[in-house]
Amino acid sequence: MRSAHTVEQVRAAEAELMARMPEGALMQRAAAGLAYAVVEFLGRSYGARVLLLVGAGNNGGDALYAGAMLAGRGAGVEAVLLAPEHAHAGGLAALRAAGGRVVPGPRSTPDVVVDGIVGIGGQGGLRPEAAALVAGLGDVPVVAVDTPSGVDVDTGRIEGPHVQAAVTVTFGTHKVAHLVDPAARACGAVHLVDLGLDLPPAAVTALQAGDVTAMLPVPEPTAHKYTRGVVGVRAGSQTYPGAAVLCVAGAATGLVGMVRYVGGADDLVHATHPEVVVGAGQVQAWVVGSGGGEGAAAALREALADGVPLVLDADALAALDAPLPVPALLTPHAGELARMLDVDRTEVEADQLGHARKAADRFGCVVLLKGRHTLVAHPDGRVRATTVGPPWLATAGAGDVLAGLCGSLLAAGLDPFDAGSVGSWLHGAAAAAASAGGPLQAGDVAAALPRVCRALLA
Ligand SMILES: NC(=O)C1=CN([C@@H]2O[C@H](COP(=O)(O)OP(=O)(O)OC[C@H]3O[C@@H](n4cnc5c(N)ncnc54)[C@H](O)[C@@H]3O)[C@@H](O)[C@H]2O)[C@@H](O)CC1
Ligand SMILES: [K+]
Repeated sequence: MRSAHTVEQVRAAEAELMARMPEGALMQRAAAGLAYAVVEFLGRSYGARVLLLVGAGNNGGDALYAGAMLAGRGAGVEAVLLAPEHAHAGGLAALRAAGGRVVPGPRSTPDVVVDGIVGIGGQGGLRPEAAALVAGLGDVPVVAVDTPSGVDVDTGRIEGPHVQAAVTVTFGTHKVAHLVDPAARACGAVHLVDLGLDLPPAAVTALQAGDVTAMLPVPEPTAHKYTRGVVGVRAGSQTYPGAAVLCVAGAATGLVGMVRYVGGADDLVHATHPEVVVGAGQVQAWVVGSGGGEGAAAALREALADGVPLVLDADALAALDAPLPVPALLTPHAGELARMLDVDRTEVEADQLGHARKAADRFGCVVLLKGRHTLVAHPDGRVRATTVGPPWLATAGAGDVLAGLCGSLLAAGLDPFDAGSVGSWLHGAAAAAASAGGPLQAGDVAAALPRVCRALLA
C-alpha cells in the first residue's frame, strides 16, 4: 500500500522524531536522498551543471545541503535565492564550503534544476518572481524537493503558476498531492526517501500489486458456481447495445461463478457471451446503467427490489435522487459527478478529491471518480487512488468494462470500497497489458483481465 499523509500528520510525526535525534539529522537524511536522486536522474555528478532554486524555508535547506553534496562530487552547483535574507543559513554555508555559488539568476542553461522553492509549507501558487524564473528556464528538467512548488499539498489542487517536475523526491511518506490530480501530474516520477517516521493511518492510499492479489476473490477447492457469486448486469438499450456487451465482458472475466443479463440487447449478449444467462434471477450484486438510456431508472428500481449491493454507472447515476438502502458503488466520470453535485465539470476536475468526498458523503455510498488517477472515496472519509493505467485507456466503452468488473467483485463478496479500488487497479493494469505502449479498445481491456489476474496469482 502506498500511503499519503496530510501536512499536519507529517509535521507531527517529524516533530516527534526530531525530538529524539540530533539537530539537523532529518534534513541531512532528506538531502542525501535528494542528492542521490539527482545523480541517478542525470546519470553522473562530475561536470554536471545544477541550478538550485531556493525559497525561504526548510525546503530550500534541503536543496542547499543536497547542492553541497553534489558540489562535493564534482558538480557545478549554483543557487538562486528567492528570499536571500531567509535562506537556510546552515545549508548556505555548506554549499559555499563545498564550492557552490550563489548567483542572482541563471547564467547559462543548467542540466537540471532543483526546485527548493516551497514544500509542505507552501501556500497558493508560485509568487510572480518565482513564476518568471521557472518559466524562463523553459524545458530544463526539474527535480522537485518534496513537492513541485505551487501545488496544494493536501488537496491536489493547483491554483496558480507551479513547477512541472520530471522527478519529485519526497521524504518520510507520500503527500496527498503525489497521488491526486491535477497536482500528481505536476510531480513526474515520485521517489520516496525513508526518514523513519512513525505515522498514523494515511489520508489517501494507493493499492499496489500485492494488495490487489491479497484481495482477489479466489475459488475454494470445494467451490461451485453459486458459492463464487452471481453478478447481474442491467445495461445497454436499443440505442446503446454495445454498452451491454462491454459491461458483460467486464463482468464475465471468470472472477465470479456466473453472469446474468437483463436489458435491451439479449441477442447480442448471447451471441458474444454464450456463457451468460439471459434473464432475471438470483444474484449477489447488480450492475445498473451503462448505456441504459431512458430505461435506466426502471432498471435501478428493479435491481433495488432484490436488496443486493449495486454498481451504478452512467444513466443510472442520473436516476439517483436519494441515498440508497443497499451498499453501493457509484462510478461517475467528472461530467457525471458534476451533474450529480450540480457544479461545473471544470470544478470537479480542479478539485477531484474534494468532490469525490462530497459525493460519497451526500449519497452515503462509495464514489469512484474516473480519471487519470481514479479516486475511490468512502463516506467514512477513506480514499484510495489508482495510479496504474495508460492514457490509451481514455476510450469509449472502457467505463462499461469497469462497471461490469466492479460488479463481479461485489458479487464475489468484496465490499464496495474494495470492489471499486481493486476493480479500478485491475482495469488499469489490464489496459497497460493490452496497450503495451500502443492504442487499445475497451474490449481489449476485458480480454486482458484474466491474464493480469493470472500474473498476480503466479
Ligand atoms: N521538518 C523537518 O524535519 C523536515 C523538513 N523537510 C523539508 O522541509 C520542508 C518544510 O519546510 P518549511 O516548514 O520550512 O516550509 P517550506 O520550506 O515548504 O516553505 C515555507 C516558507 O515558504 C514561504 N512560502 C509559503 N508559500 C509560498 C509561496 N507560494 N511562494 C513563495 N514562498 C512561500 C513561507 O513564508 C515560508 O517562509 C519540507 O517540505 C521538506 O522539504 C525535510 O528536510 C525533512 C525534515
Ligand atoms: K519544492
